Amino acid sequence: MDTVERVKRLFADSIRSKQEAVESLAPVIARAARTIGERLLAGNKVLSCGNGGSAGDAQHFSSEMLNRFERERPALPAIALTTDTSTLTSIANDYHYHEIFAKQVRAIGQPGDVLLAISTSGNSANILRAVETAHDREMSVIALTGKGGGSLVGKLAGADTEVRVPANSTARIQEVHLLVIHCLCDLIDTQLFGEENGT
Ligand SMILES: O=C(CO)[C@@H](O)[C@H](O)[C@H](O)[C@H](O)COP(=O)(O)O
Ligand SMILES: [Zn+2]
Repeated sequence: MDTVERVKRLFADSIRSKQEAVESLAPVIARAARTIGERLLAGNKVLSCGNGGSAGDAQHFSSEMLNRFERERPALPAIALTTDTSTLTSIANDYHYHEIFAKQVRAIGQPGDVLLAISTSGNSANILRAVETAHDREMSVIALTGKGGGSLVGKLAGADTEVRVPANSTARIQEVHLLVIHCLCDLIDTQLFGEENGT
């Protein structure tokens, strides 16, 4: 297959993964956004974490909350746990890589806060530990997963929401996760600040 055909196939695969996800994910995304919106209105915040591309997704979400998404509105409280290399390297060096997010959740998380945990496999140990710690801190969890949800499924509690992309390719799951994040931002802005003119 030549490179142009290969690109076309990747586009087609990405479009298909979104089409295959929309019906099952739409109500779950709506529930997740409602949870985050309610917690923000109550004065809580969102902590986000993930590895690799999902670390980028965690930061993408927090920057759209802290700064803005598509409209002018007040800044919203969110912290990505993936950005402070001094903290990340010292926790990994002194304790274990598994603890890099959990230790931050324990320090910063307050009852009623939300953890946005992003893992395409649902099997990354540092994400599993972050979820356990969020529960210890009486936080709820929004989990973005794929591939059957992995071990994360067994860690979730009743107040949590799992947005599981029905796909097996890490890249395709990440592409849907980014759309999920933009849906969350749109729904949170609408819940907190109303419909925008013309939307
Ligand atoms: O972006 C990609 C692959 O598209 C990679 O960096 C990927 O995020 C890394 O391999 C992660 O460590 C995968 O972790 P997870 O999604 O299984 O929790
Ligand atoms: Zn990637």
